[in-house]
Amino acid sequence: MTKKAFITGITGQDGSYLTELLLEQGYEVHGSVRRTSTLERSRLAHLYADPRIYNERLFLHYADLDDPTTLRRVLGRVQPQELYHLAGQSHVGLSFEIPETTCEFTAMGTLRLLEIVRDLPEPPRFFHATSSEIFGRPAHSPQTEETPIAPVNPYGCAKGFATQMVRVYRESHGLFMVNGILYNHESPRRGENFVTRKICRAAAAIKLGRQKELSLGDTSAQRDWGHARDYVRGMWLALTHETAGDYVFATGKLHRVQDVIEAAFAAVDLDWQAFVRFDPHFLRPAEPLHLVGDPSKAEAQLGWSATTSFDALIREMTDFEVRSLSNKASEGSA
Ligand SMILES: C[C@H]1O[C@H](OP(=O)(O)OP(=O)(O)OC[C@H]2O[C@@H](n3cnc4c(=O)[nH]c(N)nc43)[C@H](O)[C@@H]2O)[C@@H](O)[C@@H](O)C1=O
Repeated sequence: MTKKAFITGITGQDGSYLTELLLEQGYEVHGSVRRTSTLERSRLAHLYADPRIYNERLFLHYADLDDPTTLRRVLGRVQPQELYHLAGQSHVGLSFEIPETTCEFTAMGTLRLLEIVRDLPEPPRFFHATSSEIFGRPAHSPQTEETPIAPVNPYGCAKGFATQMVRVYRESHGLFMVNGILYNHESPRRGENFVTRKICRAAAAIKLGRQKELSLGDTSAQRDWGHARDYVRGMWLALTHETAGDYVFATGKLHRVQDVIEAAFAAVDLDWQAFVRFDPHFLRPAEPLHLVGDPSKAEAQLGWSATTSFDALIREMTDFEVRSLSNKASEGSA
């Protein structure tokens, strides 16, 4: 029998890579999408275009985390064996501006979904995409699945609540529930207001004469950056493992925002110093410290590892931007 998976946040970076992986593995894939005035589904466009896939093995449903009635109905109808919960307000800086929206979707939205799963006649296995941001100012580095939750921003608080709730539902209701504690993971499909994509895109645009300079906040900030494709493989490995638990998915290596700048500008043969400006608008009221993960448990139990180096990641992202901006220019002149 064909396995069915359901993905919240299917139109995002991780949702699109996960959809590809699950289709390759023979799944029927369902996802929830929000109604918006403009269709933001570009990351799935290549799958839409294939008549053997769209509405044959890939199905989209209008439903959202603030509408549990619809979610309940859709999940009851689809009856997936696996549910990957990736949706939520995921921008940390923005979470200081819209803390209520962030908690409504990221914290309460997750709880609503857990309640629906608990009531389903055959509850699916549940994967929650949580975040290194739950650790904020961590007691130790690198962090593990046992590191105490200590967030420093509204997004981290919302994720911390949802992470702990997933543990409660696993332990108290005996449901198969996994927290994937995901460190920063990037790709050419990353949203444009996250720092890696912003920098790689700017380096390419400056090279092509489309942009004059790049304004950034704290370039000394450090993160553990990996490739999104590796992290969605971890999600699937965790949910198909014989037992449920929490897993850190990380590279174990820290880099500075400054390292991203230098790698991206080097990839287009430009001297970054001529173009990068500081703008206090992009500073955050608080920065987490030393968020670097120890993926030993995922490596030992799931056979998972991060396969893409930092330099290869930034090179792939910058090359992609050069190609796509050049294609747009030639389309415009055709
Ligand atoms: C694991 C975690 O990963 C992501 O959250 P994030 O780490 O906040 O990602 P980011 O790319 O927005 O910032 C990285 C760093 O870069 C600094 N930075 C400097 N200048 C700019 C700047 O101009 N823009 C941005 N966005 N950041 C800047 C900024 O202050 C921060 O220190 C999300 O996926 C989140 O959902 C998640 O779970």
